[in-house]
Amino acid sequence: MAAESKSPCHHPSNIENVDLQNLRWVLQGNVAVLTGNPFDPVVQDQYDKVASVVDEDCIWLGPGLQLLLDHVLAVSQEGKIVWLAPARDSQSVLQSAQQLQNCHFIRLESTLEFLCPGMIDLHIHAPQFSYTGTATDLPLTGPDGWLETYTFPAERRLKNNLPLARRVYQCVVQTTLENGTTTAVYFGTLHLKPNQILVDVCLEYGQRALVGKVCMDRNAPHDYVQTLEENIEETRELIHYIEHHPQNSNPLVLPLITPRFIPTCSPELLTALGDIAAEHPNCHITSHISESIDEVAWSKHLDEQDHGIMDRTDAAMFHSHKLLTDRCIMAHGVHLSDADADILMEQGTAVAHCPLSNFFFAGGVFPCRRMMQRGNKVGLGTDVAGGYSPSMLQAARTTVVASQSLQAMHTQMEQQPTTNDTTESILDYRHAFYLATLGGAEALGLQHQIGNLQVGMSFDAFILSAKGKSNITVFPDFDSLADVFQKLLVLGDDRNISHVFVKGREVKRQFQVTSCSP
Ligand SMILES: Nc1nc2[nH]cnc2c(=O)[nH]1
Ligand SMILES: [Zn+2]
Repeated sequence: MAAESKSPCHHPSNIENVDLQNLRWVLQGNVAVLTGNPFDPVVQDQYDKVASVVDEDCIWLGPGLQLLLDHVLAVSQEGKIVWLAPARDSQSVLQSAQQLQNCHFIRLESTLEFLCPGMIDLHIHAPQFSYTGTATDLPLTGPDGWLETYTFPAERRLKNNLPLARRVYQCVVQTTLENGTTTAVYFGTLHLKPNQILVDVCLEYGQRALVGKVCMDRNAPHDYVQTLEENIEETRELIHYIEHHPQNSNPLVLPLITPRFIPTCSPELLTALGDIAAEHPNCHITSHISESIDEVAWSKHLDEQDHGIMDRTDAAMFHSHKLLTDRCIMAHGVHLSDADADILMEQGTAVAHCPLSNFFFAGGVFPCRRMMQRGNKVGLGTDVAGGYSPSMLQAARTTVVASQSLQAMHTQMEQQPTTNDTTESILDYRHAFYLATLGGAEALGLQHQIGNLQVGMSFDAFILSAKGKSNITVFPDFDSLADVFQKLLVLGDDRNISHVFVKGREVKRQFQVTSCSP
């Protein structure tokens, strides 16, 4: 028997396919789900057709985003979503939940809580968590810049202090989990051992992650640099460590090839990393691309010295080393040209938009909406510690602020906005929610597994709640459900994230540590 719906709000669940004796979680309440990229014409067309149809089971918030009302979602012991349907069609699932000993039932408050897909941080530097909230005063590069002054010393000191590495990594993993980040793309440090600890901590705490050994063989301090051979060997060793880790058989942690950025990698190192990527076609790649005015100029200067080539962009250089693939996520991209964006699109490479750190380093604003509209893959990153906040809700709302400031810049310069209707060039909280969830999953090529709540996907999720003490005040006499959801996304913080799940495991409220003392 299938639970039929009047509108294509959700795929019907088939009860015959559900093993009712094998449930781990059953949740009842409102569920935020995505139907796709809000700029996909098919998704927009679907919205135009069905959004105005009266349906007691769902509210459309915009193209690609809907709230399923009073639904039941069930999760198997293995952590997969096996059922999602209106509560009135879910009696047998609800009964099983009551009868089973090791199945937990959670009833969400119908006017104040929402089950949401877990958020995906496409760009975060785990070792930099130790100084996040400081170091907001310097430009990125240069002898007295941010990297030399703050970053390299903070990363280097983990090499000979593995207990400190463990402590920093426990704190970053715990903090991001508490903020609803169920998947993180982590830059580690140069050296193998601390990176292995980061992998161990992600597995222990249950965060889905991609972990990369940062590669640098030039333009780095003499005591925080490796030879070409060391970079290659330790990259291979970390991939092997992740792929053969005894606790990682159905992998939660994936490997990552990680040239830091063009200026710190010789052409030989980039070639060798491209070769490793070709040997491991499933392995993801990440780096920084066209991030700031000074970085872009430095990359070009080095390329002229290395190859005598004038005016080649970061994208063209990465591409020449076979480092742009459909498993690649490039951070920032503020200064990408249209031709660069075309190369990324052709290769299936995604951009991790890091709006907060861009305000500090980039000297420009990433044209996020334009990139999405032209069909480039985009998701969001916190870029801790260039971005001071580890919260993906913060990254989402800064996306909106960045979009507004780009629009304001156009107006101030009396340029034509990108379309005739000025509001059309702005991203709002709904676009940002897509970018923080499904957009990130699509960027990683993992959209069939994570980034949404659908039968067959992994239960990576969080409960967004306006129940406790927080910055959010709900006025029940006039706030609609859509208003409450928007307040939570625009004003919410970790107090509004009551539960977090990764692969069906509850990962919030498990650890009591709130300070990072030894
Ligand atoms: N934001 C940022 N940009 C970089 N470019 C090279 N390294 C870094 C880094 O650690 N952070
Ligand atoms: Zn970064």
